[in-house]
Formats: sequence, structure tokens, C-alpha cells
Amino acid sequence: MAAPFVDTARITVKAGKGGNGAVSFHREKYVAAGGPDGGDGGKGGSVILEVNSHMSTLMDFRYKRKYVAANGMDGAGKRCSGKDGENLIIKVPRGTVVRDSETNEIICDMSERDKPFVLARGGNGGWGNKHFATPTRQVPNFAKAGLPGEEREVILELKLLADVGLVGFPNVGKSTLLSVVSKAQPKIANYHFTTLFPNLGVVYVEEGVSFVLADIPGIIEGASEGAGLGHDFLRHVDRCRLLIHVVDVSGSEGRDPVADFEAIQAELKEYSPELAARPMLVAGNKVDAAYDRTGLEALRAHVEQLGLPFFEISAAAQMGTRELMLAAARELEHLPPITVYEPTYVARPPQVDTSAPPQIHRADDGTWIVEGPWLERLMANVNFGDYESRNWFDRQLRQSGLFDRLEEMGIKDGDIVSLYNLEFEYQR
Ligand SMILES: Nc1nc2c(ncn2[C@@H]2O[C@H](COP(=O)(O)OP(=O)(O)OP(=O)(O)O)[C@@H](O)[C@H]2O)c(=O)[nH]1
Ligand SMILES: [Mg+2]
Repeated sequence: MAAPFVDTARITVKAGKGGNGAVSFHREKYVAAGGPDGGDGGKGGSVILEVNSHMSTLMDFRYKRKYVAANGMDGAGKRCSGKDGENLIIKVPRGTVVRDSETNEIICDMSERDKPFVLARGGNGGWGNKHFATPTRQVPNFAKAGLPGEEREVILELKLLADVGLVGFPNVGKSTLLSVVSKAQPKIANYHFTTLFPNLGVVYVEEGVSFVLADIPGIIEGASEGAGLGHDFLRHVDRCRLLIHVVDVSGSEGRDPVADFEAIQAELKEYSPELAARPMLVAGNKVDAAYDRTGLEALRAHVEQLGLPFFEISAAAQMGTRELMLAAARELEHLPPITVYEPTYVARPPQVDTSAPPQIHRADDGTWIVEGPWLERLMANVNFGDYESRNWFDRQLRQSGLFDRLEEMGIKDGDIVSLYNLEFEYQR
């Protein structure tokens, strides 16, 4: 499978514990009772979030879920303070929103923020006994322990996923286009619904000019009623500033480009009128195979009449693709970011028949791999950025009997379960 698309992750962060203060007394030859000289413990390291603008997904967080900063060192004699624990810096893509996993409250929004954010504060070091000598207590035989560091579980969600989104019927060459203009390697095949999860790629247009391009599953007529993969995954292009509508103009499948174009426009409108009205470029693809140019020219006339720019391309032969990307970059220059976080569309989860038993096998590394056609459909329709949608997904999984099956097979707490592009630790 191509690099999975991850727009949400759950991680635990733990700041370092403060070092303990020391109990120690000054010792020197011929000095009988030296005073207390126990040093303080060092401060525990904090866990700090920082934006890295080169990251565009939350992928890394699938593989590492626990982030622990270093503890402070204990104090020592001779008034030596313990060393502070080192801070742990976690890099997140710009646009990451951090929520508390229990209350779902937004802790911080790393969209506009260029300053680091302290997510979990390190515990203070304990005082050494040198602080506790008083005229009446000359031999303080105690010191303070370091304080624990903060620990919390948070959910990272990525918004502003891509600047430009590819939309169109299945099999028109959206993934091929992404693969030739970026380093992304989405799955490409000559059948419908090759792409099940969105793919992202960074398009470097010229020095200093780049944007993120998203390739999503194809949509078909009736998608708003749940046909094909439905249209819920359009949420992944909800926040794209620009859409590129890809149409197959080769006439190879006996399709009419103008009718195809209009059918997709209608589905976009059905999903969200706002999205349908987004700035759009239209790409007539597979011109290399368009032996009859009638459909192509009809589409060009139709699109230009609507006032939309039209591009003739062959993604496979890389013809016209650079011009298209340059035009996209030029458009983006004057399109403001879309910062509404809450999706304008509330997902209506489709009916998914989960009665067929899933296929389960155990990988060499112990991961439980779960596969099944209904699972694909669940995955394509869940929006992990949306609380309701996540709950719906959880419910469906539970009802499917998957967890009972896993328990029969001997799954233990802490084992990793992998469902397509989602991995989680099993907890009873
Ligand atoms: N002749 C020709 N074939 C192309 C071109 N671009 C893509 N194809 C072929 O069209 C088929 C579908 O390409 P994909 O890129 O997988 O299409 P898609 O739109 O991503 O399809 P879904 O993921 O199913 O929505 C593949 O067999 C490609 O090789 C092109 O410019 N010319
Ligand atoms: Mg595809």
C-alpha cells in the first residue's frame, strides 16, 4: 500500500521528574561536625512542541506513541546541584491542533504559532538539606524529593492538510498526476477505486515555491447517496484553497468528458456548495491517448465558458503537467489560507455491513493485521479529526465482533493492532 494518510494521532507525553535533593554534611579532616551541604536536584526536562514546516503528515506518530523527557539528576554533597533533565522537543507539522484526550478540549493550535509550546512541564528539583539548617536544627537529616513531571495523553490532529486537492472520477489519473509532480508514490492501477485513502505530496515548483497536493479517492455519480466510496473523504480537501478537477479526455472508456465534469461538479455541490465554489483548474488528462479530440475540445469550450482555466495534460507522459503546477502555484499566491477548523460538512456515516468476519493474521513483529472489505469502507468514511465520527467508528468496530475474535486468538493488552492506515495499542 502507498504511504498511508494519517491526520490524527494519539500520544502520551511525560515530562521528567525533578531530581531529589541530597542529604550530606560537610566533611573535612579535623572538622568534627560539618554543616549540611546537600545540593538541590535538577529540574526535570519538559516536553515541548515545535512546528516543522517540512512535515506534512502525522505519520511519525504512528510508530512512536510515548514521549518521555529526561529526569533531573539528584543533588549531591558539597552543594552540588543535580543536572537539569534535557527537554524533549517534538516536531509537528504546521496546522497541528492538540487536544486533551479526555476532555477533547483544544490545548494548543500550532497553526499560526511559531513559538514552541510547553505541553508537559518538568518537575522541579527537590531542595538539598543545605536549605534546611536553622539555628535550632543544625543537623537537618532530610531533603526534599523532586516533583514528578506532568504527564498527559493528547490527540494530535492535522488541519490545513493540503493547499491543492485533486478531484475527479475514478481511474482518470489523479494518482498518476500526483506521482509525477511530487515524490509521493501512490498506488496506480487501471481499475476504479485504486486509491482508498488520500495521499499527500509536496510539489516543488521552483526555488522557494512549493505546495502540498492531495490525491483522494475517486467520486462517482450518487456518491452523496453512498455510491462507490461515498463522498465523505471529500473532507480531506475541505481546506484546500484550490481544486484541480481531473477529467479523462481519451474517450477510451466511452465516456463523455463534459458529462463527467458536470457529474462531479454536482456531487461536489451536494457535499458542500462552498467546496464546489472553490477556485478550480480543470485538467483534461490522457491526451496522449485521445485519438479523437472531439471530447477534449468540447470540454475545453465548456470549461472556458464557465470561466475556469483549462489544461490539456498527459500525466503518464508528463506533458503539460509542469505548466499545470505552475498555474496552481500562481493561483495560490493570492488565495488566503482557509482557517475554519470545524469541517463545514457533518458526516452522515453510511451503512456498513460488518457481519462478514474479518481476516486476522499475526505479522512477524507480533502486530495483529486485520483486513476485510467492510473495514476498508469504515476506514474510508471515518474522520478521525471529528469526535462524533470517531465514536461512530469505535461503535462499528465493537459491533463487528472484531475484538471478541482477537481475544479468542489470544491478543494481550499492549499488543499492536493494525487496521490499514491505523495502528493502535490494544486495551481491553
Ligand atoms: N494513456 C494514459 N494513461 C494514463 C494517464 N494517466 C494515468 N493513466 C492510466 O490510467 C489508470 C488510472 O490511473 P490512476 O492514477 O490510478 O487513476 P486515479 O484517478 O487515481 O484512480 P482512482 O484512485 O481509482 O480514483 C492507470 O492505468 C494509469 O496508468 C495518461 O496521461 N495517459
Ligand atoms: Mg488514485
